[in-house]
Amino acid sequence: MRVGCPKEIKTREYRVGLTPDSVLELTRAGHEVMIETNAGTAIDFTDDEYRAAGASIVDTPEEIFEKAELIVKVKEPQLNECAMLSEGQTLFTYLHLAADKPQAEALVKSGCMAIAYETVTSDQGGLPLLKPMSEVAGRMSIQVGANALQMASGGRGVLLGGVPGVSAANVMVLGGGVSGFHAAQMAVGMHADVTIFDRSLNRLEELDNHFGNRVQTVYSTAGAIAEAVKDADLVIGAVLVPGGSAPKLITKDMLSTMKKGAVLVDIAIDQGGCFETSKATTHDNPTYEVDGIVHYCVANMPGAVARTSTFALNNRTIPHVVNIANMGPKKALKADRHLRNGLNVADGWITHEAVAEALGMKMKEAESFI
Ligand SMILES: NC(=O)C1=CN([C@@H]2O[C@H](COP(=O)(O)OP(=O)(O)OC[C@H]3O[C@@H](n4cnc5c(N)ncnc54)[C@H](O)[C@@H]3O)[C@@H](O)[C@H]2O)C=CC1
Ligand SMILES: CC(=O)C(=O)O
Ligand SMILES: [Mg+2]
Repeated sequence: MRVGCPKEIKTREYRVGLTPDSVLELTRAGHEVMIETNAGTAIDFTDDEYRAAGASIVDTPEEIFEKAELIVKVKEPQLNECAMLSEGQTLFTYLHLAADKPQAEALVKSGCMAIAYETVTSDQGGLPLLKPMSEVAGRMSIQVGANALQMASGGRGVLLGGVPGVSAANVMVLGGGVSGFHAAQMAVGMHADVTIFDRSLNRLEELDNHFGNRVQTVYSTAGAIAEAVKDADLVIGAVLVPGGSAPKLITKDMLSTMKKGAVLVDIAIDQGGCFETSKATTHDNPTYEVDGIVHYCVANMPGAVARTSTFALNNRTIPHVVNIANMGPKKALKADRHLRNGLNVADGWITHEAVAEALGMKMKEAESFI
């Protein structure tokens, strides 16, 4: 199969859909791979490395969209990219269609098959192709939080681990799922005092078994959070109610009860944020202050560590990419119901129930296209 990977064009998006190692997996299986020139240059994947893995380097995205049967990307296609897609092509990338009707309509119009990373499932539960980015964001949340606690960032001048003779910082993690778990791991590693709040007692039990006495676990109620936030130096917002907007766990009124210069990091900002005073920020200007409390609310945290994120994403996506290339998209979708859950658009129709519902668009079952 002819597989193509264009350079990402979203602002400050430096990740790339295929690493040179992923290209090698495909070329060894007998597939032809086209990479747009400089697709990975920003994260030190040179065109020569891609050539060495067997790819051909092409000058323009137009050439890839014209010739490739399978297009592998990271971010949702921008409207000019949607316009280049056509019937008979398969797109494999993050789509996040529920919040983006113009893109959904453009993909429907193109006639392509679009498989969304974020709705592919697994036997183990959860969303395996979304997971690596939650891992990255969770781990990053502690380093950006530590930085925001420094004086120059407007923070209260507290070192997460303290030093012998001086107490460690008090870190609250709201939500102990994928990103919350990874945040707690980093905070524990830096010797902070860590408390994880969750509404799932099963999850709290797992966390308690894993961390032992290195973290406290607390059942998440409004009262417990209001009390604990008074002592917090750093609060990580890592909750998710699947399909819904994030619950506002820290209200504006509560900020006045907090210590001046404490820091809130809202990972859940892509679902609307879990602090009432959160508004999405960018890597160029990541923090702002409300009532003396520093807020960090970057909606695409993994983009800051694009090299790590690209490897983490490819580790999860490449088995599917190779299967789609080996079997053809229809057979691959037929053989794997988890990949089939990823199908969002086919042949001019929305094929995912939740997406259709969120957009108020008509749908046809994925099964009818394979
Ligand atoms: N800002 C960014 O760059 C990124 C943001 N995210 C976002 O981070 C959020 C979290 O994602 P994951 O960790 O993968 O989710 P997850 O589903 O693994 O974990 C969420 C946890 O929140 C818990 N929860 C739900 N309601 C709660 C409440 N009221 N109080 C306490 N806990 C509660 C759930 O029981 C669950 O354990 C999502 O919105 C995701 O889209 C993910 C990656 C990057
Ligand atoms: C999950 C997602 O959309 C991202 O990492 O950009
Ligand atoms: Mg190099």
